[in-house]
Formats: sequence, C-alpha cells, structure tokens
Amino acid sequence: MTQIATLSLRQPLDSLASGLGHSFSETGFAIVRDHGIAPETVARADAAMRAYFALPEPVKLAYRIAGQGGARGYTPFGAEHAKDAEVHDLKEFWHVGRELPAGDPLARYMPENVWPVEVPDFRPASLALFAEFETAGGHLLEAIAVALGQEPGFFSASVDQGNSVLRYLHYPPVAAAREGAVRAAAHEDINTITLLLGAEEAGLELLTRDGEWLAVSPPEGALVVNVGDMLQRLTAGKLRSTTHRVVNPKGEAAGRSRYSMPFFLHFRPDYVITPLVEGGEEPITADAYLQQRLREIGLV
Ligand SMILES: O=C(O)CCC(=O)C(=O)O
Ligand SMILES: [Fe+2]
Repeated sequence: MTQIATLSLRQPLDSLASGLGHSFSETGFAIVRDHGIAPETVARADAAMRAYFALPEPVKLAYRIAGQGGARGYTPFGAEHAKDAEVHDLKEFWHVGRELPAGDPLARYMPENVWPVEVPDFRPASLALFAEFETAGGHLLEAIAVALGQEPGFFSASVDQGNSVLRYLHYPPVAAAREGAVRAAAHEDINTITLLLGAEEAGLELLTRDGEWLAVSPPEGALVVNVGDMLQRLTAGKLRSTTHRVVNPKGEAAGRSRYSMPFFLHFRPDYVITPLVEGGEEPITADAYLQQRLREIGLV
C-alpha cells in the first residue's frame, strides 16, 4: 500500500534527504514535523485570515485586483478552476507575495501586496508567517538537494528573492454545492515545492501511481509538503508533482468551513529551469513557465 512518509526537519540531513527523496518519487508528498514554524505565528495568521473571510462580500471584493489574475489580494468564490475543469472550485482565497525593496528589478514580476485595513494585524501576521515558511522551505530544499546528489546549498541562489506566494484558503460549508463542483478539483501545483498548514480538516487527497485517491491526514500542526511542476521538470520526473484535490466532506463536516494555508515556494522569476538529468524538457525561465501554466487555469 502506498504510504506518505512522515519525517522530522530535525533529523540528520542525510536521513531526511533519503526519506524525502523516496517519498517524493513514490507519492510526491511528505508529512514533516518539527518544521520550526512557531505555533503562535500560525495562530496569529489563522486569526487574521478568519477575520478577513468573515467580512461582508462587498468589503472583501474591494481587494480584488483587476487584470492581475489573482496574484495578490482577494479572489472570490467561483473564480479559479483547475486545468480542463468545467465547474468552479468551491473556495475563496487571498494571496500574499514577497515584499521587495523599493526599485528592485524583480518588481516587474512581483506585484505589490494589498492589505485589508479592516484587519489591522493582517499585514504583520502574514509577513511573519511568510518569513517562517521561507526558512522551513530553505531547510527542506537542502535535503532535497542532497537527495538529488547535489550540495546542500544547490537551491540557495535559485530561490533567493523567489516569487513565492502565501495563500489563505477558505472553503465555505458545502451544503448547497452545485452538482459536480468540489472544494478544489484535481490539479497539480505549478511551483517548486508547496508547504501546507491547516490540512488537518479532512478532504485533501492525492492520486497514487495506481490511480487511487489516498487521503492526506497530517497530525495536528504538521506540514504537508509536496513537489510542484517546476521541481518535477528540473528533475525530469524523478520527483513527482502529484495530482491532488480537496473533496467535499460528508455529514456534519459539510456544514463547516475548511481553512488552509499553502505556501507556494517558487524559484526566482529569472531562474532557468534546466533539467538535471538527460531526457528532460527544454530549459525555460521560471516566469515563462508560470505564465504558461496560469493561462491554463484561467487566472491570466
Ligand atoms: O486546501 C488544501 O488542503 C490544499 C489546497 C491546494 O491544493 C492548493 O491550493 O493548491
Ligand atoms: Fe494544490
């Protein structure tokens, strides 16, 4: 039976590397404990996110930014759909990007953040969580580099000022859901790796090699980490960007909201993804690849 490995970010680098390498080539996913992201930081961001999503829809819609494909700020219920899906996902979300110094040349790839004035703690809480996700992501990438036979620092320059995005997700109660619509239809993540908090509330499932849906059920507070398309492309498929989805709950849970916080760790926009081994696809910049993929999911 397919198993998602559970690992600790505090275990020795070599054993973490072999554990992640194995799990990522089998399932594309791993569960990671002792990730170093402080529970207080998570609780603070969680409170800010819930306060924002609880605002009246017209207030939230003031933070929808036209013409940007949801890169920053609010994206309402019914906007994003997975590649080739016909019905919209049952979710609303908010994106926080990197804060760049004034005049930074990467600003053309990374729009400025917007912040909801109605929730004063939203900005500091989000930036604190962004920073802690980034630190944990850096440690994971050291282990992934070792798993790929590289030096631990292999990824440092590629993710320095990376185009990473913190997403706050709210899936409202599904009692009145449209036929066929699910909280998040089957999709793959576009980025390098995704670090997900808040997936304890049931629903997340990954598609195994055998074509079966496997529930991802992390213990309280643990991170779910998965490989995105960019890392899959870099490794010519050795590490798998696995299809996953969030299904609607049954029974009593259907009347409850589900919240989650994925951090989509991205390469720098100008990093050229050149496969590490023979047989991969053509080199492409991270930004060109991202734009291509966003068009496919209807976001640009
Ligand atoms: O909400 C979740 O548990 C997963 C969300 C997800 O897969 C995504 O936003 O890409
Ligand atoms: Fe995803």
